[in-house]
Amino acid sequence: KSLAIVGCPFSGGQPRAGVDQGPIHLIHAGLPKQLEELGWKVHFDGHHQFEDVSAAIGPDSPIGKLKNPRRVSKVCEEVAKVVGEHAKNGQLPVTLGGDHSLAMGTISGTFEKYPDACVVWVDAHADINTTDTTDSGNIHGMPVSFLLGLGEKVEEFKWVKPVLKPSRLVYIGLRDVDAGEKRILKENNIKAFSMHEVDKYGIGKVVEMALDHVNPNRDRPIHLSFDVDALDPTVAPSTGTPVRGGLTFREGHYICEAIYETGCLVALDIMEVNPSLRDAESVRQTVAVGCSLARSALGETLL
Ligand SMILES: N[C@](CCCC[B-](O)(O)O)(CCN1CCC(O)CC1)C(=O)O
Ligand SMILES: [Mn+2]
Ligand SMILES: [Mn+2]
Ligand SMILES: [Mn+2]
Repeated sequence: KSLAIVGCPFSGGQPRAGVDQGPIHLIHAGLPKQLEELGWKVHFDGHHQFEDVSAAIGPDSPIGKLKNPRRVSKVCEEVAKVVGEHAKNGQLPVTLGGDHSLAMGTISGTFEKYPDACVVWVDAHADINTTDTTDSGNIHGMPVSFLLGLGEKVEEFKWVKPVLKPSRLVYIGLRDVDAGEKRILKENNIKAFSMHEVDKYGIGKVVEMALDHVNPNRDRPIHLSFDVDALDPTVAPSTGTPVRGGLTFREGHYICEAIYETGCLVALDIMEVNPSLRDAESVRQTVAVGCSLARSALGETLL
């Protein structure tokens, strides 16, 4: 079994400097070796991992409210190619962010090889704002709407195909959803297990219900997109949009372990680690959690 680490040093989907340094911190914490020790053949071609593919873009004035639109689009299109290529080569893409706008690219890439895949989106946020509903214009709050083909088309993003269907998407960990996003979730009948459901049913039942919804026979490829801000800020402090009342360390890891156990995982994103936020100990802790979530999703067990 082989995997490819795709480092994406990108911060254009949101305003806080530093999240582009997420990949290098996860790598320097030893993630590639840790994954090899789990028995994976690790493909990690440093060359295109850390050059900032968006550097070549000229001035990038807003389009409507959207910030850095050309940069985000270009980088995500590149990521889609790289992830799609690795998936086609039989290498499970492990994308390290970088902000969550990158998931526009990773999920597009996954669906090139696995058109019948489903997406488990672990996040405090729904990331489903459209050009109309976004209040911040930060595109890391929007990737899901593009992947579903919702809202007005934006010329710069015409490469994004509506590969994702509402019935193939499920959320775990939501607790900061904008009014417009709540409307979109309802209108599209999108299944979401917020922190309220996690409290009510426990994480074991929530993951079972989430998978029953998108993958009832456990025979569909799963793309797990994990935003570390799904975890409580005491667990993953160094992230751009922390929200109190999040998943415990164990709840986060349980999701990853349970998804690995299905044998259906085909792609993983570990997003929004920002090593320039908070003190050194918080950074170390957040990076360590990012690495351990990845290990759990890729076969590390407690016994
Ligand atoms: N929904 C937000 C946050 C997106 C977070 C993206 B991530 O990838 O980290 O999940 C928040 C919008 N708005 C910010 C100000 C608040 O007062 C109200 C919510 C947005 O900017 O669209
Ligand atoms: Mn490569
Ligand atoms: Mn997110
Ligand atoms: Mn988030």
